Amino acid sequence: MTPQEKTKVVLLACGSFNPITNMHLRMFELARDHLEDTGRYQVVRGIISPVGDAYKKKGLIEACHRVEMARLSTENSSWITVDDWESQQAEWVETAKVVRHHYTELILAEKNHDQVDTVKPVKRRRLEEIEDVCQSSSADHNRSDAPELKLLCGADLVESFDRPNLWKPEDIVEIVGRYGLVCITRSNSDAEKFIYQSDVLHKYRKNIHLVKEWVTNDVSATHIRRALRRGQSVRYLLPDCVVDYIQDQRLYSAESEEKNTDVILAPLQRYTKNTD
Ligand SMILES: Nc1ncnc2c1ncn2[C@@H]1O[C@H](COP(=O)(O)OP(=O)(O)OP(=O)(O)O)[C@@H](O)[C@H]1O
Ligand SMILES: NC(=O)c1ccc[n+]([C@@H]2O[C@H](COP(=O)(O)O)[C@@H](O)[C@H]2O)c1
Ligand SMILES: [Zn+2]
Repeated sequence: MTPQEKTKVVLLACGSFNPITNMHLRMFELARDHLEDTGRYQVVRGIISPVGDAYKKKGLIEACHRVEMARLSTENSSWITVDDWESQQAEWVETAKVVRHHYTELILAEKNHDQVDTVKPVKRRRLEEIEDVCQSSSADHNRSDAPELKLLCGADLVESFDRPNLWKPEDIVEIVGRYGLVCITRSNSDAEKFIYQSDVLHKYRKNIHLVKEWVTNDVSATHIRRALRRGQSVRYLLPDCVVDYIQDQRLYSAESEEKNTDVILAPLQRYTKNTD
């Protein structure tokens, strides 16, 4: 297959990134190697999209800090970028909507002959122009010259598809059936079994790329926040520039971990039926 014949892929990772860790960045490298090893894909760009404050997860610090840490840690990457559109929305945005938003941006960039494989964020579009593209994007999705957009995540995110009132079934169908998923294995998760046991994931299994991480790395943002609260070192678990930023801004304390303690996570609030 010549490089021109390969399908261009953009990877989108959604999450709290509270804070971003080396493993979040590794996910992109692992996914790119895996897709390009098939000989069918050329991964042209990675996008990190930190969730907005309205997600209301316990211990979630302000989006401006989470976005800035992600920006600092990708400064030296030639292909991974950070996008703050999701984090700037007043309400929490469903992941399917975030995927749709970025796909629309890619199609618009394509139409305007912008380079998708640059680290420069795509220019903000006029609302009407975006809505226009939304109407016609199902046809566009099959165009061979348009890049594909795939959601990049860890196995725990896929396993959360099963949690009552967390995901709308039609959103899962849209994300997996229409766009596709690249899932990195994670300790304590059995993604392969989960996909086998789920009728919808099994149906769209050809759109799911499961990437086995042999050098398992159990680092999590929860672990990092805990270590920081205890005054322990987190160096080498996240980029030095992020460690420095956390110190300079005095982020992550016992107090910040209490944020949203008595608040229900936004998707649960939105989807739990009121039985009163
Ligand atoms: N060690 C890891 N291995 C595989 N995937 C990971 C790992 N850490 C995070 N991810 C994935 O990165 C994405 C963003 O995750 P998130 O921001 O929740 O990070 P986290 O480290 O799990 O944080 P927290 O502990 O706060 O839940 C998710 O898709 C998650 O599955
Ligand atoms: N229904 C949905 O679209 C839905 C539900 C739960 C989490 N999510 C997203 O998954 C990510 C999960 O991040 P955390 O693992 O940090 O909670 C966030 O980006 C969040 O917006 C989406
Ligand atoms: Zn997590």
